[in-house]
Amino acid sequence: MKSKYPDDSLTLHTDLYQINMAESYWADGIHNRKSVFELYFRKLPFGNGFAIFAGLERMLEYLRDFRFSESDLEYLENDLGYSEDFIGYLRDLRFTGDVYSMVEGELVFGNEPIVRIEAPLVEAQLVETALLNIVNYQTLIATKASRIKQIVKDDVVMEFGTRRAQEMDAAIWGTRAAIIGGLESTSNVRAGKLFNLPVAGTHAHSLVQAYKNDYEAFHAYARRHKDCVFLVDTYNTLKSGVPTAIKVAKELGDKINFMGIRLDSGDIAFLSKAARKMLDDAGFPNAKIVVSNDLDEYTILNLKAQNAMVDMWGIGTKLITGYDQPALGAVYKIVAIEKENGQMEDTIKISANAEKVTTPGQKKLYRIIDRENGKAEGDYITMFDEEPQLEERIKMFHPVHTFISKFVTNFEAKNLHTKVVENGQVIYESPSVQAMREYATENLDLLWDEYKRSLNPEEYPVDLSQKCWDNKMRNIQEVKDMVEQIELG
Ligand SMILES: Nc1ncnc2c1ncn2[C@@H]1O[C@H](COP(=O)(O)OP(=O)(O)OP(=O)(O)O)[C@@H](O)[C@H]1O
Ligand SMILES: O=P(O)(O)OC[C@H]1O[C@H](OP(=O)(O)OP(=O)(O)O)[C@H](O)[C@@H]1O
Ligand SMILES: O=C(O)c1cccnc1
Repeated sequence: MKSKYPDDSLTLHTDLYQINMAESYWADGIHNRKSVFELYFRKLPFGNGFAIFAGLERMLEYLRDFRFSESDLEYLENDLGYSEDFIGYLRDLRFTGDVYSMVEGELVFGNEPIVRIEAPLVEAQLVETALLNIVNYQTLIATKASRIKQIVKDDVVMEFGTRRAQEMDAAIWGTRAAIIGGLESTSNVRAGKLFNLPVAGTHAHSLVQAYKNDYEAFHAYARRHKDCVFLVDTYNTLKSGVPTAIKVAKELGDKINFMGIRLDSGDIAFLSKAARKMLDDAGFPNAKIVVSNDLDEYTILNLKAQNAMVDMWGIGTKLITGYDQPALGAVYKIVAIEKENGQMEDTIKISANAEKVTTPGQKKLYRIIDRENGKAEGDYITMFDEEPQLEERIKMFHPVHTFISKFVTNFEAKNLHTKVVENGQVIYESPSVQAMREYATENLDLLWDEYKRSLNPEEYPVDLSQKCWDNKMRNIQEVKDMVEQIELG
């Protein structure tokens, strides 16, 4: 049954517990305490050595439009039973905080803050779920796309996944992320319209089936379309599809731009080599071979090892669904909160697993780049008042295995956070998706090949400054002392 309420805002795109916590903060009068939250993931997806951040533009739209609609409020009051007072409070609630974020296309690694939110507690709390939802999916898909692009190198990759995506939103935002990650085009026309993405495509088996044979179908397509890529595997690739594509291309000559053929089944290595020879022998050395069929970086690598003669790859299911790792696992943690006296105080979450202990305090994030070779030495998390770019030499050490350390000199410290929202106003204008894609591609030059290989890459250093580490240790000790006091009664 259709809801009695219109779907007119994204503000309830949150978990119930956020609203329950918001109510407690409000009832206790601590809702406007300034708080600092960080959004980050711990483990890189797909066993990759880096991730590509995507999701900022949608996050900004969401924060800009953050407000409970009248129908949201009616639902909360009438169906979920929140009090009239609290509903009255929510009615005027807007996002008024500051946001610092990486830009889309930035290289990102585990345990470093991608986004920092500084906002009244209630606001920072209520936006958690949506921000995670956006960043987790888009960053995952941008990373998968980049991983695929690392394998295909200069071959063209088209995103074909809409039909297999987890619903419409995922297709739209996923394909945008895939372009940021390095793909050349998408078959999704709405995404093309919304984000000004290059759209591309061939035709389906249904065209050939509808016309009953390859010849009629290819001619029918060519009558209305100058650029032609014929799908050749409907009946028999080498006996019918490829020879017919060649025949039609010869018959039509300059009337069409015979761009090539698409293979969508069978042994791609064998068929692509055979088709390449047929096309070359027929005088079409520039005709491209496009392939699709459940491809991912592993199959592509294997096909390349078999010297498959492929120029363009169409990738659907395994990219858009994040097939081999369907979730990124980014989290959103509070790292500081204003005390009653107005001073900021660190907060920490302890875990038996050292890697899961949060790093408290208001912090900054730098990429340390060697001025001599232009390569990234690692990322460096500092306390808010540190300026590593003014230092001559910094010590970088592993945040858990601290004996792994190095001194770095002659470096550039690039601040990875841009202020994108100030007092609730979006002050950042997103560049075009194409520009984000170029930025992501350029960024990869910062990395040594060891971090970019698809199998067992080296771990890129994400280190804490000494001050940040000391602060974390002090916070851990304070919690230990507190627990000890409780134990002692
Ligand atoms: N030479 C090859 N080496 C490794 N994998 C290949 C090779 N050729 C094709 N593949 C991959 O093997 C899988 C074969 O899929 P499948 O078993 O569905 O066969 P198919 O030929 O596609 O049949 P269908 O007509 O049902 O699509 C696909 O993921 C495809 O990308
Ligand atoms: O294999 P993917 O990576 O997911 O790429 C998308 C797939 O979608 C189409 O197949 P589908 O069977 O849906 O349609 P068709 O009848 O045109 O082959 C296309 O031919 C690809 O095989
Ligand atoms: O254009 C294509 O060839 C295409 C588009 C979507 C899915 N599969 C193929």
